[in-house]
Amino acid sequence: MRDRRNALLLAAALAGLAYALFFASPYGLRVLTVAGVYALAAFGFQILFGLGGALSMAQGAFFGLGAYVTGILGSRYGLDASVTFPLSLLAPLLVALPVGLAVLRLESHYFALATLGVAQVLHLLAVNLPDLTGGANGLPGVPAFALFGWVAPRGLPMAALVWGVAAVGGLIGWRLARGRLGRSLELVRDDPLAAGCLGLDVGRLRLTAFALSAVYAGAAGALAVHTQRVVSPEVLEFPVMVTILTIAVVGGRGRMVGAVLGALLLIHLPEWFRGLERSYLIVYGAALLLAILVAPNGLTGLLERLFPPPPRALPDAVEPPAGPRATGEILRVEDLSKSFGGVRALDGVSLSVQAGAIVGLIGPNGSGKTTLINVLSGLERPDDGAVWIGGRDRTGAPPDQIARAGLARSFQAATLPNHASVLEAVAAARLPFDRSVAEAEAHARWALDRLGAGDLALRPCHGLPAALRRRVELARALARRPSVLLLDEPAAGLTDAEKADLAAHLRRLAWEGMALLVVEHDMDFLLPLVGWVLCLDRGRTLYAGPPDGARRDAAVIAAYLGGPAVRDDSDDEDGA
Ligand SMILES: Nc1ncnc2c1ncn2[C@@H]1O[C@H](COP(=O)(O)OP(=O)(O)OP(=O)(O)O)[C@@H](O)[C@H]1O
Repeated sequence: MRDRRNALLLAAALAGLAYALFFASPYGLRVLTVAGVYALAAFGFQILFGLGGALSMAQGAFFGLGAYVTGILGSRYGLDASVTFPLSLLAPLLVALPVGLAVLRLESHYFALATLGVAQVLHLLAVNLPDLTGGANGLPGVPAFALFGWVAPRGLPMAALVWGVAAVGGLIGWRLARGRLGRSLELVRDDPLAAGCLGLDVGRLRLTAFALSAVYAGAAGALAVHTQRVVSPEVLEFPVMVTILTIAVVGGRGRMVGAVLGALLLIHLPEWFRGLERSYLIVYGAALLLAILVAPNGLTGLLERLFPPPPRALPDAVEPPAGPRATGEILRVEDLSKSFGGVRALDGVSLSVQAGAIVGLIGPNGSGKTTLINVLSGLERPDDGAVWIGGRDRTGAPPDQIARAGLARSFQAATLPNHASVLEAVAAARLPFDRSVAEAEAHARWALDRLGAGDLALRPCHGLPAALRRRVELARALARRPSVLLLDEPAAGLTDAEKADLAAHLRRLAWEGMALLVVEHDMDFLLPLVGWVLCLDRGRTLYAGPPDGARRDAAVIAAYLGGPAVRDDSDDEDGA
């Protein structure tokens, strides 16, 4: 047994089995069956909301749709589960795909409202198409679950069937959550911009999660109808959605075990308090509040706090495959312009960066440096001009395509996922390229070792000092073996020794053939490091040339350097 937590969960599962086999009344078995149905619906919601962070209000609607498909085909046409069950999964999927394409780009609260609209539309259809759905009264007489002649009557057979399907669904969800999909979704949830810049196709990932959640909900809805033997608009109403959401939060966001624990607790709680009659809802609400206060990270979070998992072993470092060795011009920017309303952030900027070169990008605050980096990395679309990476025109391409074309970037404020370990944060950068999380982590270990940060691997990103955060960000970029690396103020907040260390690492990367574009205000750090400087002022090129020239250029001094602020031996000769 790997740890005490797993032993506890296994003991609880065996106790549940013994309860179902020997002690549960027929009514108790029915409640247990409903808990299994909700656990199944919550698995999908854990993937979409728990891991992907998308607060969908359509999970209840997909549950209801699955229920209606089984209810209509079973009660009206007498079809068995070999037809009704797959169709109950397919129908929500077919609705989720176009809806997801339309609404997944919306910001979180608009997304929640839009998905709530799906539930409203389906509810209206269920009530207003009585010939098909039975209208407000619904359809009674839904048959028991039957498959090729085998029938699962209510009681132990139905409970076993539901929990069997839930076990398979939970196992699939657990594998997905621990694999590349789960890790990628967490990255999308924590920072979609950074996820895109690491090469993840954010839109496709969200759509996959939305589609999966719909399939889980459809399966749960179908089994719910076989349990209740009746389908009515109630299955499309808000309480179903709220129950699924509460199960996910109380159980522990993103955790399949959490969905099971949450469903068992939330579905049984009203039964335990039923004797309290009128004060039942007050006690139920208070119990929920207490659960959230005692276990803010859900029941699984509480279990982890009480029984911390044993420290994990570090993977062996494996060097990631390098791209074709780049030579010549890696990055070319032609006449780039970008305006925000009336502000001309970039105005006809051109630039060329060769393999093995380090170019400095300087300029006063608001001169357009970050905008240039954002346009190069695909976060902003230019109004005019062109961006060539590795000899191909990538103007206006989305961030994930640009990342996969070999461009990596860092952000001014290092964007590391706080809940993850350093190894996991760096491995995230390999997810679009590697076949498994294990492979990504082995490559991440290599990148950390190369920057002398291997001993940080198991530390949480949360609470890392600024210098170490920047080191981890650099490891993230390096793990992908990019041909061009854009760094936005990498020396901010570092001590002199840390800056010297960073400069040495950057020189080595350039020496190996990487092209680097470095935005930095610290001239003592930047100018000795770079071979070429581009100075912007109000979006225009003020100076482009060697660093020594920048120190002497009257326009650069006037707009940015401001006289003797920069130490330079040649200052005396030139009187600059
Ligand atoms: N998303 C945006 N919407 C509106 N204006 C913007 C946006 N992004 C940048 N700007 C404006 O564009 C101009 C250039 O900003 P940018 O952040 O690129 O400058 P910067 O040189 O990186 O500044 P700093 O050194 O302070 O980071 C500024 O006037 C800024 O206010």
